[in-house]
Amino acid sequence: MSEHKDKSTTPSRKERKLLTAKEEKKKNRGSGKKPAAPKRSAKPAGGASDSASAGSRPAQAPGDRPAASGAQRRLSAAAGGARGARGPSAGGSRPAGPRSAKPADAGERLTPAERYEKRQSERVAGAPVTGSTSGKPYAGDKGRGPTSGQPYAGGKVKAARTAAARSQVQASADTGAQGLPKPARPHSAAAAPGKKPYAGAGGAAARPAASPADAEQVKLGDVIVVTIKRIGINGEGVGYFRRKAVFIDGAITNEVVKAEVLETHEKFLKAKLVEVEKRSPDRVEPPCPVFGICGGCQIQHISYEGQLRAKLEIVREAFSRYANLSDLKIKPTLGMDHPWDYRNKAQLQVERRDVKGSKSEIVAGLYEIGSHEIVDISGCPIQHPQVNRAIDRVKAVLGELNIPLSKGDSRGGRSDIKDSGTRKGVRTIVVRSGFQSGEIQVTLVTETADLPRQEELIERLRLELPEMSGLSINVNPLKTPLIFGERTISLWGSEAMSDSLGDLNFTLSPRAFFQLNPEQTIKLYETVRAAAALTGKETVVDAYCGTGTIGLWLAPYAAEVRGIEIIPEAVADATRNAEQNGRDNATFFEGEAEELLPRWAKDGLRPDVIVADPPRTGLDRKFLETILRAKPKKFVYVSCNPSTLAKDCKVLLDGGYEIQSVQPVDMFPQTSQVEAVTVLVQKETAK
Ligand SMILES: C[S@@+](CC[C@H](N)C(=O)[O-])C[C@H]1O[C@@H](n2cnc3c(N)ncnc32)[C@H](O)[C@@H]1O
Repeated sequence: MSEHKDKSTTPSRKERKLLTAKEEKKKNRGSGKKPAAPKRSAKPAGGASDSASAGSRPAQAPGDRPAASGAQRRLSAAAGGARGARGPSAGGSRPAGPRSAKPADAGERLTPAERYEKRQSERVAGAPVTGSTSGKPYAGDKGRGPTSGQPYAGGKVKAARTAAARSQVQASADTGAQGLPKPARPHSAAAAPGKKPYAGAGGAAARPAASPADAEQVKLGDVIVVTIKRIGINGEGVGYFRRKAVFIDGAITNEVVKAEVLETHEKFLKAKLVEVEKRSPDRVEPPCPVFGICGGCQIQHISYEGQLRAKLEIVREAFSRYANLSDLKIKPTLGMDHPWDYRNKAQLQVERRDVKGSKSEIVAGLYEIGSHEIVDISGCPIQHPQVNRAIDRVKAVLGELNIPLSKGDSRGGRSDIKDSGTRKGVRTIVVRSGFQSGEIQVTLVTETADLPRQEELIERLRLELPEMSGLSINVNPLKTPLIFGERTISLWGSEAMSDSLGDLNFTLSPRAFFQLNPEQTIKLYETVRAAAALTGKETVVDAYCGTGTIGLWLAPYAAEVRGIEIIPEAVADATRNAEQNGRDNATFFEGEAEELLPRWAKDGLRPDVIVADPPRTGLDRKFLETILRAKPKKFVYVSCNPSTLAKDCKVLLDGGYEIQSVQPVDMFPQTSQVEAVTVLVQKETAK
């Protein structure tokens, strides 16, 4: 049962202070924006509801791309190996900027594939290996910053770009190298003009494998044979050479592979896949033409069944490593029937690019791994088609109206491209789609509030994108990895869009978090509900509540729900969402979970159940200590980072809790990310 609900537990005025729509409107009036049009009513699903949604994109570790010759790259890209280890990102948002230092070749006019190849050959030629050469332990498990990722790939990638990627697949098919997938569809020979058939990965595959007696004797460039034991948290194959861990992108559990050593560290080696000697039955051809270039999806080369098994193993490994629980029972990962087209949101960097002999064009995409160059991901196969279409329309309108962008041609294009590269310009296009409502929310992130030609922009976008329910500018003057700045100005339509999950309707401001994969979100929340096993008498805290979605899902089964969220607009949305769904036992508070929960506990609140769904960084120590002091009967931990999950659980296990169940849920198919719902209860003896 829950505790005292005396006045001292009532939130302070400051806590209650929400940035209401009214206040926001007032602020915006000052900035000269038009008042928002009346909110549209939700439309029927319109066929979009069968696809799911979202996933965060992993952050890339700087300079961690494997080295190899062009031929090696072709081979390994086809085998899914041309990617560096990447850490995941937080909250489903991909950082606005590249996470690695600008490479020396960034100014050259090369395609991503060419530039990648160049870097590879430089490394093989003995160029210093970038990235972690400090001998520090493998950083991939450390829960890197935010990321939202969208891999790419559909039909519209620029021909030259896709040709390069396709040629990788073609080259691998030409080699007959054992174990590599045959292309599922024919690749035109013209796609790779002048490319010779694969000739042994620059000699690496043909070279005899090195077999030094000791892992310490392994040198850069050595080719070693490794049996892959598991998939790592960044989607890489993990094996051992003379008992030293080896991380090999593109290798799959139980495969025996030849790999060329790229980095040697005290505790691990990084190596590049050059040949699969024994192939996994889970190996498939990655369908996306920019797989291995854009970096959004890490495990497209693994069958979906294989991905679900790999994700379970990632969770198991984390608990074993960080919580000393090697025989923890983990339920099979809950997957999707159609693990594509699922993301409901895209956040794409945008630039105006010079096209030889013609007008400039607008490119929107993700930063190529290890570079400042944007990879065009139009047609991305994990984005919902409605999102892809909306991005295309927005690009077309920006181009047609010659709206300035904050970035010129990242490949060092013409300086005479009008209006390119200005602070007044658009930096990022954010499109969110309501799978049930059919609405599209468009937000343009700019560095200053004075984006020119706003009236024309509104008019053209309304015409081109009739399903657009609201258009906003978000002003972010800072060069940080975060996409959004703190100020959002509504230019037209609703300040917040609506969508629904099950029978709940939600209002979503541009900056507010909403799960990216709606189909899987319902499974996730149902898992939480079943785990909480509420009887109607409990006080529940929904920490890190976003727009209140989990709390509102649980509210009909609880006596009281209190949500905590740091983003003011999300708290305002959550409050509105409680009202519009008639959940009058749910209240939402603005603040940091690690500040508010201890304060409430100090004031006497004793929640029966605490649910926490933090960003990838996991739970703050103060929050964990408060759980141990407040002693809820149940703690339901929804986590998108198995490493921080296991580390946080260890603190609770040491403090008198035990794990009742762990249910991985695949929110982000084709990526190495995995969500898990872990239920902790007080040990009998600790009660
Ligand atoms: C992974 S999202 C989960 C949101 C929500 N539970 C859902 O399912 O949509 C994490 C949320 O935590 C919020 N957040 C981040 N740091 C926080 C903190 N220190 N205290 C409270 N909320 C925080 C973010 O703004 C985001 O809305």
